[in-house]
Amino acid sequence: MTSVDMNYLTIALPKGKLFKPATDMLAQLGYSAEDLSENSRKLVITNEDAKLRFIITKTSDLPTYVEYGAADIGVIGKDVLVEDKRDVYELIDLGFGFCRMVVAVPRHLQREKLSDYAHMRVATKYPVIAEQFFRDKGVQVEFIKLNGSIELAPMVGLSELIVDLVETGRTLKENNLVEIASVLPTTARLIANRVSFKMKFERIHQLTAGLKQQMEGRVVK
Ligand SMILES: Nc1ncnc2c1ncn2[C@@H]1O[C@H](COP(=O)(O)OP(=O)(O)OP(=O)(O)O)[C@@H](O)[C@H]1O
Ligand SMILES: O=P(O)(O)OC[C@H]1O[C@H](OP(=O)(O)OP(=O)(O)O)[C@H](O)[C@@H]1O
Repeated sequence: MTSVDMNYLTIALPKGKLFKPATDMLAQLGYSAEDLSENSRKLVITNEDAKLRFIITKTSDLPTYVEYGAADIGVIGKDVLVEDKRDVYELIDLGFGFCRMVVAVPRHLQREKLSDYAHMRVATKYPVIAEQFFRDKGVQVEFIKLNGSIELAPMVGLSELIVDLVETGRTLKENNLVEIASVLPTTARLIANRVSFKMKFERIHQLTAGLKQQMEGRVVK
């Protein structure tokens, strides 16, 4: 376990879709730093005056940094938290990054009920969540782990089904896929390292209180 540095509050932010809304929300409360932008290639950004440090991680790795205490807190999608099952505290739902995890299939393969898909292949970036879903439904399928562009798999015969995130529905539509079941709704969450949460309670509490008030429409500086 990495030791907790009491001098700084270290915030982990994921590259990608959650970066901008997360930094915007934090900046409104004064949690920002020079060079903290989507265009920067810096991975550790420090604000000495505010005793703040930001670290920029790959999305799927973020809970690992928080679990080991390399970051005190972090912003990450619920989907990643459920998939990765890291030992961290989930503090608040930040109310952005909303999308849904669904099961989808090419229109021409659509069947009446989920059990009609037994023994077919499911491509997904989320094998843990997908397995749990099909196990709960009592439908035996085979899983193929992919890392992106999941919608491609059924179009080229790699799998019949996919489990993936949907936001606007545009990717499903443009690839002739239809949603057949809903797996999990997801939004961005604030998470904390268990030791940091106790040792830096005041700082973390101040931030979470500010974020909650911001979400209620009352910005506190
Ligand atoms: N349209 C969307 N598609 C996927 N994820 C979304 C979408 N909208 C919001 N999210 C949320 O944003 C998170 C990050 O998504 P993003 O696509 O940036 O990362 P990623 O593709 O998992 O990362 P990487 O590109 O490093 O593999 C997701 O885990 C999810 O919680
Ligand atoms: O419903 P929509 O608004 O079309 O968004 C959903 C798409 O966005 C995500 O992909 P992303 O852009 O993150 O690329 P990836 O598949 O390579 O992860 C997700 O995996 C879907 O493919």
